[in-house]
Amino acid sequence: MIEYGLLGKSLTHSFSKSIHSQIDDYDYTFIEKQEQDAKEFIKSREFKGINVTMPYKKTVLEFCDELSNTAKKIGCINTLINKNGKLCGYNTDYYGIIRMIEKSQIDIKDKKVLILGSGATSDTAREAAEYLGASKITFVSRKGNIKFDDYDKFYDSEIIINCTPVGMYPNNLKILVDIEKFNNLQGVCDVIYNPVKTRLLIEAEKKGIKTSNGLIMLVAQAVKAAELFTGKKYDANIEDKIIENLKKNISNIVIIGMPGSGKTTIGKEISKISGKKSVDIDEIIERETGKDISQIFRDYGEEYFRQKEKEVISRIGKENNQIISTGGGSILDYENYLSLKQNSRIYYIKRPLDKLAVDGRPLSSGGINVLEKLYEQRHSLYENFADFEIDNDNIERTSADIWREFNENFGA
Ligand SMILES: Nc1ncnc2c1ncn2[C@@H]1O[C@H](COP(=O)(O)OP(=O)(O)OP(=O)(O)O)[C@@H](O)[C@H]1O
Ligand SMILES: O=C(O)C1=C[C@@H](O)[C@@H](O)[C@H](O)C1
Ligand SMILES: [Mg+2]
Repeated sequence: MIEYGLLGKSLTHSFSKSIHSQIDDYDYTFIEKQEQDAKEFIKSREFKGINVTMPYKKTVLEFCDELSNTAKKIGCINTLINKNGKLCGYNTDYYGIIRMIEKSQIDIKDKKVLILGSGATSDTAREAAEYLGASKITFVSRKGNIKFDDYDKFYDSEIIINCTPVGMYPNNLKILVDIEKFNNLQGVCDVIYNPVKTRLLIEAEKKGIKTSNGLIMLVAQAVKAAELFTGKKYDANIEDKIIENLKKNISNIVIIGMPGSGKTTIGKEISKISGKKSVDIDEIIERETGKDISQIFRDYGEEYFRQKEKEVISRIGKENNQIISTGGGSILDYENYLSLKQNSRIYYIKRPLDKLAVDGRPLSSGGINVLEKLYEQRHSLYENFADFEIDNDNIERTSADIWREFNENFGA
């Protein structure tokens, strides 16, 4: 008999095991099953309580002996409790979505809300938006009445809630709408939690719009589910603690800066103090091409190098819990910004031009004048990319300061 767990078709992406282990001391198992086996498992009642995720949140309804009012109204469940053989269904995602909106201080009252998608989570978001007093709720989706192609009729929307998996790992950086077109936008929520920030959120944030990702929702629905599992009431700040822990663990530290300013050296040093894995974009390019950076520039030219750099940054930026040292020119491409920003806090390290290392660096050779020109072209790009700027006057001290700053801000 399983104590507690999560039932779904594919669970490799889920953080639920880690979250539940931080809430209380019970066994929480991943139960990955195809549809027929999932139904058999529920009929067997061989569990005390489970969460249910995609694509079974509606499938499970027919096996419930009782539904909470919210679950009944929304028409899907994510928590199933076995009360002496009787299966009772609840929807704690509803509570999670409300927490996500409230914690990000997005005010939905009397606002026009656009919900992307028409699955179980969209139904839950609709109920939450109604509860919070939205004046108008519109769904756009692939299958519903209003298709994505027609979303231009809703450019006056004030709040967007993405309930589709578009932009979720491994299809990072995909986006359904053009944020620029919405002139009255005040808040954007995305139920996706991997990456930490989807392109939708990065672009909204850049415009100064309030945003929230799906981590808050995920943790809040888990705490509510745990209360149903154990009958206990958990401390109000448990959500914040778990969110902080998760964010610190999954977030990367990205280091940008002029060629030869110490990015690789500092990346390796922070890796030592943090336990996060160190990766260096230039080293990966060298390994994969079998040539060093100056050979690549000489044999194939800068354009080839930039293309390869973009490809490596796109691949590495999707992953978690790393220290990523970049090459000095990574900031020349906006797509690199999106790839790096989605899971990371970005640090711009600065070092006086006359102290920059130049050996083996094709764009830095030619003396101080060349470096000055390069700096003129790039320094505002470094500043635009960066979440934090720091002088590198001492490798150990700079590394320790970056690690401290990262922890104070909980990562990405
Ligand atoms: N604060 C510092 N004091 C003294 N030497 C330093 C300092 N920071 C970096 N260095 C030295 O500068 C050299 C260049 O460092 P590193 O290779 O880490 O730079 P980088 O920014 O990764 O360069 P690139 O842009 O080519 O990738 C190394 O020899 C490193 O030891
Ligand atoms: O990805 C996950 O781990 C989950 C996602 C949501 O469906 C939740 O409703 C579920 O409880 C857990
Ligand atoms: Mg380097």
